[in-house]
Amino acid sequence: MFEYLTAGESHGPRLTAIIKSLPAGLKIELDQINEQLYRRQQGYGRGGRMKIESDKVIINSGLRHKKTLGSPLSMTVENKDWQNWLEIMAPDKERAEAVEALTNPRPGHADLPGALKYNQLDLRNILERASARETAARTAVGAVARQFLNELDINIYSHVVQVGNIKSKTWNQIKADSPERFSSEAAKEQYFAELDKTPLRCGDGQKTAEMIELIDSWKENGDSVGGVFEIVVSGVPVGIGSHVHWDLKLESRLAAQLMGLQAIKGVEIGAGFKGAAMPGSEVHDEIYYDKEKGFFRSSNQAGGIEGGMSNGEEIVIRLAMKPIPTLAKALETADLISKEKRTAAKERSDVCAVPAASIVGEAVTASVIAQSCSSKFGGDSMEEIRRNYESYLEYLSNF
Ligand SMILES: Cc1cc2nc3c(=O)[nH]c(=O)nc-3n(C[C@H](O)[C@H](O)[C@H](O)COP(=O)(O)O)c2cc1C
Ligand SMILES: C=C(O[C@@H]1CC(C(=O)O)=C[C@@H](OP(=O)(O)O)[C@H]1O)C(=O)O
Repeated sequence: MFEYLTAGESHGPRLTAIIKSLPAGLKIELDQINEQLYRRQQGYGRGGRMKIESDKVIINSGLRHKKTLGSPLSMTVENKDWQNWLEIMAPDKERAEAVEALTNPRPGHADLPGALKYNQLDLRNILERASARETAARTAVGAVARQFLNELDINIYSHVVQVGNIKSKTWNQIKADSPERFSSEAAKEQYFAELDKTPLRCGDGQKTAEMIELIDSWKENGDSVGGVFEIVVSGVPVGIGSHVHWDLKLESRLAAQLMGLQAIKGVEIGAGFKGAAMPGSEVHDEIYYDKEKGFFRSSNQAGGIEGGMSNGEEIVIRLAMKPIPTLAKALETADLISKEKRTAAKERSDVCAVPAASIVGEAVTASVIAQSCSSKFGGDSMEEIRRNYESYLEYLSNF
């Protein structure tokens, strides 16, 4: 369940997402999908396209009276920009004389490998689908998964912890500063909700000012900016995912699907690369037992996953986003046809999209956790899943 497909080109008529199967009886609020689509469009450093689009979901199948039917849920998001690309992107007309081919591939984009692989002489035939416009469809899918996870009291948050070379505190560091502050879910929810009102989704005002300065000055030089964001999943019960096969491991599923997000070049779970330099005694989270809480840890270097399974602590994932490939100060390239030296294509572009990527990261994470939860709790209807979920929690509390 929660397996899905997306389709659509960046400047075509619309994006489509189909979630192949869902439990029946899951309540879906369209407003909540639209809220996630809105969040994805925000953030300092985005380009002109976001002024054109105002993404809204249309449900085409699988939902009746706000409840899923268990049948494929099909959704579309219109590309408003399509109206400006009718000739260039026409699906049903021969190519017009006026439609010029793009032949100067951008280093860092899909242009060149895609053109060679698919035997294309116009880079647009590659970049249209490679474009991160597609992430609007994945955000809609994730917004459905999130509504399912909310039924199981699972929440997904994110924040930006690095823009260019400016770093702010990670979630573990923020919590270590004031351990009592985030003891309730409501406090976490409020902290992360406030970030949506900030320009870069970073909780440190001083660092945000420095990050904005960096984006402005790199932009002025015709350059682009990458960064790092963190995803925090709370409320996942112990035992989601499995150690028995590599492809069932929760971290392998998260890493694969999150690396499938445009421009993501690194993924860490918990202490990640830092942990490699530390002694085991400082990395592994000691195990305690309390009658109320059951088994628990006083630290979370594992990032909530051991042996491919959730261990009941928060799941903490960090993702590195490379700088945007389209540069105003275009890099050198070689023409696809003449093979002569050229400068790379300069399409209108984002300069920094780390905050937007963090929202898509939440959505992709929601889909993965929903896939793994529905396989753990089974069932064709929400009632059945809820029964299985509650009886599992009861079993754990009596263990
Ligand atoms: C939210 C988001 C917005 C992006 N915006 C742009 C953009 O405006 N211009 C650009 O060249 N690349 C942009 N990218 C990155 C490219 O889509 C990506 O680098 C390209 O598809 C090549 O794939 P790869 O980086 O995963 O190898 C964006 C990525 C994301 C996640
Ligand atoms: C459209 C979106 O992102 C786009 C991702 C993108 C790329 O090459 O990945 C290039 C830009 O598209 P355009 O060339 O139309 O300005 C971004 O705006 C979006 O996020 O909705």
